[in-house]
Amino acid sequence: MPSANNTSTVFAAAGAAAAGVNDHWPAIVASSVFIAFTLIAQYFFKVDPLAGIPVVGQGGKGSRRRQFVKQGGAWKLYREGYEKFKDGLFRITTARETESIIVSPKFLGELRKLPDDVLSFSASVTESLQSKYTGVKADLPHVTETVKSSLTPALPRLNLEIHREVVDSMRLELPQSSTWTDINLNSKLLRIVAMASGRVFVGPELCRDEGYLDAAINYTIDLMIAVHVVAFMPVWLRPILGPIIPPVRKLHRRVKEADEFLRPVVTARREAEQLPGYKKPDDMLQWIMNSQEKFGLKDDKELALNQLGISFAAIHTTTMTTTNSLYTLAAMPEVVPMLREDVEQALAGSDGVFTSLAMQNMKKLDSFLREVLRYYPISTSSFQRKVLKPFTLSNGTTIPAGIIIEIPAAGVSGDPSIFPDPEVFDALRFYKLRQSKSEANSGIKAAETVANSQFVSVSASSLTFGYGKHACPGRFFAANEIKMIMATILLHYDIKLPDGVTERYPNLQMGAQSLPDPKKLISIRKREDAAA
Ligand code: HEM
Repeated sequence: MPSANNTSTVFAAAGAAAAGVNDHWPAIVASSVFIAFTLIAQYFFKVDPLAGIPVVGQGGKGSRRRQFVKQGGAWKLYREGYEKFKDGLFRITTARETESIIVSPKFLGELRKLPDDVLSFSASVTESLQSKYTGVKADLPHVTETVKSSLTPALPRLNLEIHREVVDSMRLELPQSSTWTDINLNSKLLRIVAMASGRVFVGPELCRDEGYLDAAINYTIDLMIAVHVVAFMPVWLRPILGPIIPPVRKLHRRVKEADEFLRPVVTARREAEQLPGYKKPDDMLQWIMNSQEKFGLKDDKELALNQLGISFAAIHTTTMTTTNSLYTLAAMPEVVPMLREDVEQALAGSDGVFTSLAMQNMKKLDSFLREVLRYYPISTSSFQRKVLKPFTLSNGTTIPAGIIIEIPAAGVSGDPSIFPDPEVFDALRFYKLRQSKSEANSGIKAAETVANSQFVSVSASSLTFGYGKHACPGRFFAANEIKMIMATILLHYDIKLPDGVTERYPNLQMGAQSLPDPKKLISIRKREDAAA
């Protein structure tokens, strides 16, 4: 409450101010008019920093956004942009608030050198996941570091365990009868991939636990639902409703549940550490526990968040790629004998054991899988980064802060000047490239061609796994897991399209993504001459 003294001071000050205004009102009016005019002029005459970059799509922003979100619309826009401006830049209005500039891959060399405070991977993911409202932390640098420094180097010693889990989970999930049975392949693969990945992510105690499997498979789906619901809200309503809508609250429950199933395992491991001769498990959960202090993860709840983060990055991406591959294989029975022989030959050199070398030697299978990535790109764009500070490209174009840049990955995959006859699915395209180039060239050039033509390749023409320092660190693990599943199918099962289906199932295009139709059936039977 103001005192009487204070009150009179306030009145005195107000009186003085009023007298001042009376004295100076012409000047005040003049400067107000000037400020208003400047603001209006700035609005109408301001130089749009993106003005020089052509726009793809018809009409204003709202209409272009509608073209983007309608079925197949985004793919059409990116294709049109690539055909017209493939060596330069073009603009697209996506479902996000921020405008996207699509940049030719020829600039990748210079883009990759820009630091994270100029071109940010995590700011782009944060925006895509609506993290402000969903509360999902997009930036989990210790997951990336652990995949790079612990998981990938561990693959040669873990392959045996992973393969065992692949075979066991396939026995559990797939029909074991020698008569043809129709199955929903995608849902089976989700569980197989979650179990085999779980063997490495959370260890043998949990990898077949239904609570873990539910989280590993469905957290991603719940997150995508929450992101979509938020994206459809008016921007002003998001801060008010975003954090409390049921799909977002479900995500919080998921974290709590993951914490509940992980904690007993974490506690048991900590207690066991006190016992003499205890050998720590060799899995992601343990590697992160070992580095908890270094990473500053004080609360064990962070372990749950990390597990959900890695499931998000790994399970659906690997499953979609395997489903794409098996839908293709089922529609191309003519390539089966050749791939089967490739797998048998590679395994003959390792007494049937799935060593890293044996999987590297499955070169025709690798080529088939690489062609699946090219022919069925899971996203029309790659290398999405948010621009935090303006920078200038070598062609003189300045890219302003606050927008997203992307590389047109699907345009590249379908470009006849890069891949001759791109409309043909050629299972041996990359195998032939590796063979012919390594015969024609020698030394560094041959090594480069071999490195650019593999499933795990990352280059200006291989963009499935991104590019630069944030390129997917999990691709080596994914490659091994997918090869193990494909090889096991080739050796121990027959697959085909169900009776009456004559063509490979078309993929579904949703926004910038393309996914194998998860509802489709595939016929499968156990091979009589093979014992898994
Ligand atoms: C076929 C399966 C997969 C595909 C297609 C895929 C694709 C991608 C892509 C496109 C990116 C962004 C790269 C960029 O923008 O430059 C990425 C990042 C990432 N991926 Fe994968 N991924 C797959 C499997 C996996 C697996 C199995 C793991 C874990 C074991 C994993 C862990 C990660 C992580 C941690 C990042 C973030 C990298 C960073 O923070 O720098 N991914 N992935």
